[in-house]
Amino acid sequence: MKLLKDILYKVAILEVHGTTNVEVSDISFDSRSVIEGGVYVAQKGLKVDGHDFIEGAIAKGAVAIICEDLPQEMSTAITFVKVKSTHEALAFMAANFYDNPSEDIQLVGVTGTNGKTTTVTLLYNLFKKLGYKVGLLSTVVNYIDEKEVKATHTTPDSLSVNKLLSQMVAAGCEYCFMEVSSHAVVQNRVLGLHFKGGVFTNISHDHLDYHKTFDEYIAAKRGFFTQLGKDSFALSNKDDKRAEVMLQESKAKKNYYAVKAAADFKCKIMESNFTGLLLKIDDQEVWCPIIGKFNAYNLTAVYATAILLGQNKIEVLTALSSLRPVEGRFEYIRVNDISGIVDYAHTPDALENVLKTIKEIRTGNEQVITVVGCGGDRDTTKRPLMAGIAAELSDRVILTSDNPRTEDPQQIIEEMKVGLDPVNKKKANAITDRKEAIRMACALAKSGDIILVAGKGHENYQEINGVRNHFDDMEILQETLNELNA
Ligand SMILES: CC(=O)N[C@H]1[C@@H](OP(=O)(O)OP(=O)(O)OC[C@H]2O[C@@H](n3ccc(=O)[nH]c3=O)[C@H](O)[C@@H]2O)O[C@H](CO)[C@@H](O)[C@@H]1O[C@H](C)C(=O)N[C@@H](C)C(=O)N[C@H](CCC(=O)O)C(=O)O
Ligand SMILES: Nc1ncnc2c1ncn2[C@@H]1O[C@H](COP(=O)(O)OP(=O)(O)OP(=O)(O)O)[C@@H](O)[C@H]1O
Ligand SMILES: N[C@H](CCC[C@H](N)C(=O)O)C(=O)O
Ligand SMILES: [Mg+2]
Repeated sequence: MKLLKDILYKVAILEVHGTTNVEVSDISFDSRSVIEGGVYVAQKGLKVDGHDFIEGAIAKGAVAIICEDLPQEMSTAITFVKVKSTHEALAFMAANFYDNPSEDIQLVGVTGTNGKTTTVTLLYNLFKKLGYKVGLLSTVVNYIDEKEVKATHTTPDSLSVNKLLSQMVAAGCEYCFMEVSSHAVVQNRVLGLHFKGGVFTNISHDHLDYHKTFDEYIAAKRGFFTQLGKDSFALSNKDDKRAEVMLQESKAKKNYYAVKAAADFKCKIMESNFTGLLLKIDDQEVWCPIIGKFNAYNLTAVYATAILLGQNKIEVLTALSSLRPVEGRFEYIRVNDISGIVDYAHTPDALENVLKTIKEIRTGNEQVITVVGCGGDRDTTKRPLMAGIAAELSDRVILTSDNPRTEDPQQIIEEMKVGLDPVNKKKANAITDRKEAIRMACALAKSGDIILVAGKGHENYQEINGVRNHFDDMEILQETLNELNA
């Protein structure tokens, strides 16, 4: 048990009503999960205002309420603390409650529009191969050493992050690699954490539903590097236009990696094909069974991070050559001379990279057939862009549903179609049912052709109106190609 006054350390307090000398059993920012003796932190959200649930939290046994607006009537039996920001307060309280676990583990955060999951997962696997106990926080899954914990967000809320980090410390993990999303920076999910390093992959069009402008999105990502201290390193992709802007306000030691520009960590792509990449990193050739030129960036970022964390160059390069691809990222199968690729490309930039990669590494003039959709309740401006890119860089494109969530899938497809010029329109079909769309792509494919199913990668569900039904792109692709081959 901890005292409220101790977990409020570093919180910008405006007013206190009652005593902070009270023991607290738990912290919660959801009134529904408050337990007897717990503290409820009321947050103003995008959908509802947590202040409206203070009564409910008290009824469940809260002994203290942390809020931005004090209620009209305050029971004298419990403590009310008015703070400047409850999102900020939660982050500091969580760190204090779990004994600042980020101080006891080498924590590295990776941010950027694309490549975060790939980079942190490769780092997790690499450090395990180097003999360490490691933690992972990613879009796909969280790991406390070998123990799997379901991931609900790319970056969990500050309470969950600190809890997971404390479990990693208790399990003896020496390193943790985590994704830092732009939402997480804005919502203070990583505030107060001690990062040993921060990595920037790239920035392009995404999440403009949330951040409104591209400048605001850049500022959100930059905020992560501004948070890093003098004892940390920052590693940025020199080939990205925003490489330096990202680190502008950072006190961390700055390092750059690149494939094109001159940089501290330099990679040259010697060969790229459907079995992997032959790279020259720091003048050493290394073969990696991971497909796609964009992965040369991820692999170089992984290498540089390992070196900046003090690892041995040759040991790192050796381990790098035995890393497996990440689930749902350029996953490749071949059935009866037809190639199938499942990739999580759900942004215009990622889709363009994947399609360009496919065109670069195909051996002849095989047709590329792309199946793609866009998620509902997400950035609508990427819809026409993604359809345009898919059609421009494919021979045939089938527009379909992704996760429609609460939107009408047909309407999403209509918004995608706006991005097709008259030539591209001729290459496009629309089939709302994603399974049927994949089946049609398979039926159209002739020997040698390449089918790309983009947007859902590792996801094993399709979300329609709040219900997640089992859905697996690779399962359907494999099944259909096998059927046609039988
Ligand atoms: C847009 C967004 O980021 N929303 C996040 C935000 O929700 P919100 O502000 O809308 O919260 P709200 O529903 O209005 O509720 C306000 C407050 O009232 C509380 N409440 C609510 C109801 C109740 O009965 N009692 C109660 O106490 C809630 O717990 C909350 O504290 O705060 C919640 C709690 O931390 C998050 O779960 C939620 O993520 C939603 C589910 C989400 O979909 N987020 C996505 C967009 C996201 O975060 N994505 C990023 C990046 C993805 C990537 O590119 O990889 C990620 O990191 O995953
Ligand atoms: N370094 C990169 N540059 C450009 N595109 C990339 C890069 N790495 C991966 N991609 C593409 O982006 C897709 C998503 O990759 P990944 O899951 O690693 O990114 P992410 O940043 O974690 O995405 P999310 O924000 O959804 O969590 C991949 O399937 C691939 O198409
Ligand atoms: N982390 C991203 C993933 C998008 C994946 C795509 N399949 C979709 O559902 O839109 C998001 O939540 O915006
Ligand atoms: Mg991710």
